[in-house]
Amino acid sequence: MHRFEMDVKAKINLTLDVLYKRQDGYHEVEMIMQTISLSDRVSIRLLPEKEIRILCEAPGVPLNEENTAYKAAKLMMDKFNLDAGLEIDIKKYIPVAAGLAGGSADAAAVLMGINEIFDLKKDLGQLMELGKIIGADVPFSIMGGTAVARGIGEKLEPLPGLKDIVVLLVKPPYFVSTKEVYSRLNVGNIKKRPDTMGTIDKIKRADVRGIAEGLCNVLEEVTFKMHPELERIKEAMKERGALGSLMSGSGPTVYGIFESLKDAQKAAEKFNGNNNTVIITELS
Ligand SMILES: C[C@@](CO)(OP(=O)(O)O)[C@H](O)COP(=O)(O)OP(=O)(O)OC[C@H]1O[C@@H](n2ccc(N)nc2=O)[C@H](O)[C@@H]1O
Ligand SMILES: Nc1ncnc2c1ncn2[C@@H]1O[C@H](COP(=O)(O)OP(=O)(O)O)[C@@H](O)[C@H]1O
Repeated sequence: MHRFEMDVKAKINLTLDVLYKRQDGYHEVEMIMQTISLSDRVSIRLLPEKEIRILCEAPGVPLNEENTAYKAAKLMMDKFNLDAGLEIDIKKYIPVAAGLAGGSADAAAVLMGINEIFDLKKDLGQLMELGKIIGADVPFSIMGGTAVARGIGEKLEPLPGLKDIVVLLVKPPYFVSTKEVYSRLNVGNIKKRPDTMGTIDKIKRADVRGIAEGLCNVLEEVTFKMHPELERIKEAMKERGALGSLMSGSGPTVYGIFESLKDAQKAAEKFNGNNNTVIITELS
């Protein structure tokens, strides 16, 4: 096989709790992750000369060794002594630095793609182990679906999948650095934590209203302080009929869960303008 192409999904966090700061500087988390239909398209083709070439037109995405797709390719080539050149073309639809794990998704696609192109026969568990070296969210991007993530985000326990539930995403026109948000969090002074076990129970019962009511992310108080209008977006989602609303990951994307596509479309009108990126998608 000389070419590989895949659509790789973004995620949202249904809950996000931070338990403590670890010796290595990372934070021990407990969060419920969920893939959504919104995807990047990643294409890989072989080149005659040994090099890694990244093509991507989206602003804010590095084209050098800082790109998560580059890191994934380099890791695979070094680990499995692959003597080849690769061109990786990333069509970005997932907003960048948005709390939706777009960079992790691209890395996941490259790990899976190189596994296919070179017929390495590594299973998903082995690819997830490698993914962790690139970033905390990469193992989940490989696995997808609905899952509880612990450790730094890499210890995953799958849950029954939630599907076809409509989600409205609103991303204001600025980037948020995950590293900065974690570094500003005071773990000893978190005001409201999610009921993770309660939400797991509701997921097992497919209780969408209960899940929407239990949405909670401890990083909101950090990012909301940096960008107070995010809290207003969250409130406006609920006023506009969302069953529940939350910031995803470290932000700044705020999402709402809606009962129907029509409800989401009606609410979306409110957020157009202000240079917001507004996307209707679904749990997947
Ligand atoms: C907050 C979350 C929630 O899903 O998502 P995003 O907002 O990035 O989408 C994740 O925990 C982000 O995962 P990811 O973005 O893959 O993190 P990494 O690249 O590994 O780490 C970026 C930086 O965040 C901090 N970090 C990350 C994960 C973690 N459990 N503790 C941390 O303290 C570290 O300072 C690290 O240097
Ligand atoms: N393939 C990629 N896609 C998006 N961002 C990337 C990629 N590679 C590296 N980056 C860098 O990673 C940062 C975080 O991006 P992203 O993964 O989209 O957000 P988040 O960590 O909030 O989920 C960006 O600011 C960008 O500089």
